[in-house]
Amino acid sequence: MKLQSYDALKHSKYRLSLMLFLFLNVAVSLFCLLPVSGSDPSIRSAPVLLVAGISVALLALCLMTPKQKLPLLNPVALLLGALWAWHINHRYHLVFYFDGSFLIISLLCVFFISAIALSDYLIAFCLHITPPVLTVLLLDDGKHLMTILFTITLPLIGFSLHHLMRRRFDNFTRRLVRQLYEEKESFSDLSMLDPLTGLYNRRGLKNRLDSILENHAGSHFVLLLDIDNFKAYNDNYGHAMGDQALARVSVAIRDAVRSRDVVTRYGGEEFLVLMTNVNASIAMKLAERIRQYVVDLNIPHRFNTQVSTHVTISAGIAPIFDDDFDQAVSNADRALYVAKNQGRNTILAWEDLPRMAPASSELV
Ligand SMILES: Nc1nc2c(ncn2[C@@H]2O[C@H](COP(=O)(O)OP(=O)(O)OP(=O)(O)O)[C@@H](O)[C@H]2O)c(=O)[nH]1
Repeated sequence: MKLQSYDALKHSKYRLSLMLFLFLNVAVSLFCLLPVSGSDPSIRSAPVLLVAGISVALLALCLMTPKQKLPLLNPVALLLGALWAWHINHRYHLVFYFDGSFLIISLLCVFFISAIALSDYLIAFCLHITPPVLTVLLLDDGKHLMTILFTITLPLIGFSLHHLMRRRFDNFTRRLVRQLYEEKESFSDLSMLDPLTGLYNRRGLKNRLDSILENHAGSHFVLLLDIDNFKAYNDNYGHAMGDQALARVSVAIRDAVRSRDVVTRYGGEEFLVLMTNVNASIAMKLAERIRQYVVDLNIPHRFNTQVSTHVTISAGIAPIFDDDFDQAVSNADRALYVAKNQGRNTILAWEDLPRMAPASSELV
């Protein structure tokens, strides 16, 4: 799950809470509008009609325009709370009640709505219940103070604790989602890099290649490089020294090319450089610079017979035609094959090959 989808989830929860809150206000207000046996219909109070009307209108708005910005829960809660307070005050003065039961029942109705719909939104919860609570306390004039306080305090404490726990849980989930997402990103990055050299591996190259061929019209070149007589180096100096030589050659290649060129460890001791937006002569100059940088490393290699006393590389270079990368690699491989045959420590361009160059790409 991404952070955005977690936020979308929270938004949809907010939307559902708002709609449930409006629905409960409609239901309770309709209940209050029901004619009680023997009561005068004129006591149907205007605020209840307003609660029903506003709630139905907002509910319809939410249902009909799901993509629109939602009305804010807090102002809506305060408005409807104030209307409920008005209703309680209005009705209290119209009907004579012997005890405080009307006030308590009215409070419970308001708490019922808030408790069910606003349990995760403490501020909206408080804004909704505050006007009715203050009205009831004023109307009661202290006669049932303890009962009213008990009715108010218990749910308030409960909801405050629930809200605190919920917030902690939400923050924890958010942190967890972010952490998982970051780890996924870094694993994905790591899976594209070769651990020994830090260069791109084939997967990383494929990833870069797709975006390069998509976004950069222009001429691109493939340069395929191979360390000369590396088997002899390994056999005589040991595999660990071989690894060190590979890492140093990688750095030399990286240093020799431009930052926009993609350097890849293509195989064991084989490297591929994807040169972007470059012409043939600059591509050749960059390849020559790589060859020279590797020679300048001065890594002793007494078994690089007939070539040098140091580690050297050979390379083949070929342009990419019609975005056909595989064909360019195959052409560069043929040029590399010929370069090896011509004595190694050499760079050859595919275009300079005799047209009848051997098709086999097996290195000598
Ligand atoms: N140390 C080390 N050696 C490797 C690694 N990957 C491949 N090699 C070695 O690279 C050598 C490649 O040898 P060959 O393919 O015979 O080619 P070569 O000896 O370089 O000869 P030419 O390419 O013809 O110049 C093998 O001995 C592999 O074991 C690696 O990660 N570390």
